[in-house]
Amino acid sequence: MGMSTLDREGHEAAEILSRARLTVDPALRTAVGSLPESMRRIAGYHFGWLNADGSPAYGDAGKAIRPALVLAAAHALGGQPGPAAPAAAAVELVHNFTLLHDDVIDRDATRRHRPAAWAVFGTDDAILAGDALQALAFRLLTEDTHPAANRAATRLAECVIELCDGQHADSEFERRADVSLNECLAMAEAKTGALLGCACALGALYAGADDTTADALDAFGRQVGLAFQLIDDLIGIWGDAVVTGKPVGADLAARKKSLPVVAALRSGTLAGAELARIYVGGDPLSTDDVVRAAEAIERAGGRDWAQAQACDRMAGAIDHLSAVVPDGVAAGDLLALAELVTRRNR
Ligand SMILES: CC(C)=CCC/C(C)=C/CC/C(C)=C/COP(=O)(O)OP(=O)(O)O
Repeated sequence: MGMSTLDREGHEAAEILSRARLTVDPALRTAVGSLPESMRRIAGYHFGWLNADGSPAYGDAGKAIRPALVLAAAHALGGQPGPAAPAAAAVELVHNFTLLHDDVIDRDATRRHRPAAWAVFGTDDAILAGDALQALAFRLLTEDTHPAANRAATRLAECVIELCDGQHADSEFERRADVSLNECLAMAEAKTGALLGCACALGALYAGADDTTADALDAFGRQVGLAFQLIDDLIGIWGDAVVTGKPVGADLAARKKSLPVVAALRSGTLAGAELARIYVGGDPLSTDDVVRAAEAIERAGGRDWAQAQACDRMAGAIDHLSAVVPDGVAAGDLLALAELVTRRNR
């Protein structure tokens, strides 16, 4: 029996991701390898290259979606992957810096099927390792002789500031009962969309595109990023822990105001009111209450809303892209990655 279209697309996206991993890994390993032993140990553990005792490991370094977007955007605008590799590595370093810090902020003890770095090395050292990764990202760009490197560094810096603002809003929303859906969408765009947008913009710049074209690629990536966060929130509630490498239901247990949750709370339904009652209080939700909360979100329409929003964002993303990228095969990788985002289960 032949492969269905979806299987074929999934296969293609998996290949694009593994190609991106192969392209950025040497730059990542060289950068991390240049760190002093103290930081190298923690960063190496976080990337899955080392065990906690410093011995070699073959762990999960992540899906490489952001570097793949850098390379695919460069390709879509007529560039080659090689010259864009430092930009792809810089974006992946920033992503991993935010993961190290995010796990500390959220006290999430599991990351990529293993104890999070802070749970192994302590919060202070995990924060420092995150800082070191961010510094490596900017060093890669400032040492790069590509004509776009300077503008790329400026865009990445603006992006990091936006990520911080988004993460701040995320934490603030935990303490507020009146978060609107628009506030929540804006938070997700800043926390997650900004870096996917920046990845696409950097790819465009490294292909020699002007700032207007890079802005359009940024807008494309942001919409893909919003879809990515919507799906991330859905996986966090209804995903499979074995596949995601993170405990399912942790966001609900921590009473997080993820997008499906806010959609349900704001739905004006009885199920939404039931969820609001479950969400009152300070302690983590019990396992029973996590199950009840997930059911209430579903009955209130939060699950369907998030899925539909993710599809809408994908359509919006493609509109941004078709405004600047000529038709043809060059945009195929970008589209396959965007598709993957809405179909992923990890
Ligand atoms: C400044 C600061 C701390 C900001 C935090 C921003 C933050 C952590 C946003 C969450 C983004 C997200 C869904 C990451 C998972 O990416 P992924 O599934 O692609 O991860 P992978 O690399 O493991 O595949």
